[in-house]
Amino acid sequence: MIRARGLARSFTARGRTVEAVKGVDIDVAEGELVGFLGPNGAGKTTTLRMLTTLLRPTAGEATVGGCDLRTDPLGVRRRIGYVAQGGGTAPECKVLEEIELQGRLYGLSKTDAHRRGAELTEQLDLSGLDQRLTKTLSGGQRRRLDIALSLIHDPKLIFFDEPTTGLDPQSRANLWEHTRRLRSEHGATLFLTTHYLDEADSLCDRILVIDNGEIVAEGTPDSLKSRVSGDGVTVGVAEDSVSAAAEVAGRLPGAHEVTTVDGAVTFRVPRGDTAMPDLLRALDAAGIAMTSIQVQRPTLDDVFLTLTGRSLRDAEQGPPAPKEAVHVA
Ligand SMILES: Nc1ncnc2c1ncn2[C@@H]1O[C@H](COP(=O)(O)OP(=O)(O)OP(=O)(O)O)[C@@H](O)[C@H]1O
Repeated sequence: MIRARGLARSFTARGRTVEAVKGVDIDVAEGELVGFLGPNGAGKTTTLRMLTTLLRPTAGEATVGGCDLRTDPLGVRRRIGYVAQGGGTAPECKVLEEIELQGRLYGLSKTDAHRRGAELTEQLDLSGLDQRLTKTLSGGQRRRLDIALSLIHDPKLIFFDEPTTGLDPQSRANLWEHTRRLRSEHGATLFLTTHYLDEADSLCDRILVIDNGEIVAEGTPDSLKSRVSGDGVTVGVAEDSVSAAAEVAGRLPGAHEVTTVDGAVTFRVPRGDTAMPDLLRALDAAGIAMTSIQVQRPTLDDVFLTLTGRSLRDAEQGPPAPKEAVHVA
């Protein structure tokens, strides 16, 4: 469904060039639900805008839905749905009107646009809201309307840019369910960007991790997590026993990455559960009283940390680089 090779895009603003995307290769097969995960400013939206023909690549090539991005952008547009980050609904328009208008823009007759509007409002749980002004919808409802608009021409490949940003946990879970259904009930292929680790983990079959305009890892959530060497263990002890506890932990078979933080020792071992009895015995023998213990399976954040030396959460804290619109294709 998607095949991109060396896709790159740079922006030049006031004599300064930003290489937003530095030559990425992307393959997405029919029926896959693929996540594009990375911190703010990593290059996710720029990649998505190139794949959806909204931005001309500075280098590289791609076919999307079987059509060449450069030579047949119209073919690409006919075959894809795109749910942009900010959405695109007119505030003073009614829900059903908005969907029907979209249908007319895609060349449907008035009757077909009406029929399709009714289908989509039902599919996306918007039926009772079809006469409401879009500005009165909640964040989750507006997101579902954005999805309805992107589905008007029944595309088999759908791009989502940060589908659940700004939504409360319940609306996020609801949107994940709708996203899954697009695949299970309509056979759609989905490509979504996200900076939420849990979203990528629970929703996607496969994840591409992007950082600084480059894909740094790719695989199923489980295969990515298996790259992190072992489980994380955090042992709480009294302040004055921290360094002694760190020595004890460091002597466990396979223990590595031993660090100390206020009143706790953290380290990794190949299997947290089997290391526990040894650790408890060794602490006891050294006369160290333990106040708490936690074992954590690797998370996607650990994967990002292993790959880039930064936590995705920390990477999120920094302000994104300013966006200055220049030389947009
Ligand atoms: N029109 C533009 N002009 C100049 N720089 C831009 C432009 N669009 C994006 N950039 C820069 O390109 C880089 C990648 O931005 P992009 O929006 O693709 O990141 P992102 O991963 O989607 O981030 P976010 O999660 O915040 O949307 C950033 O440094 C950004 O400031």
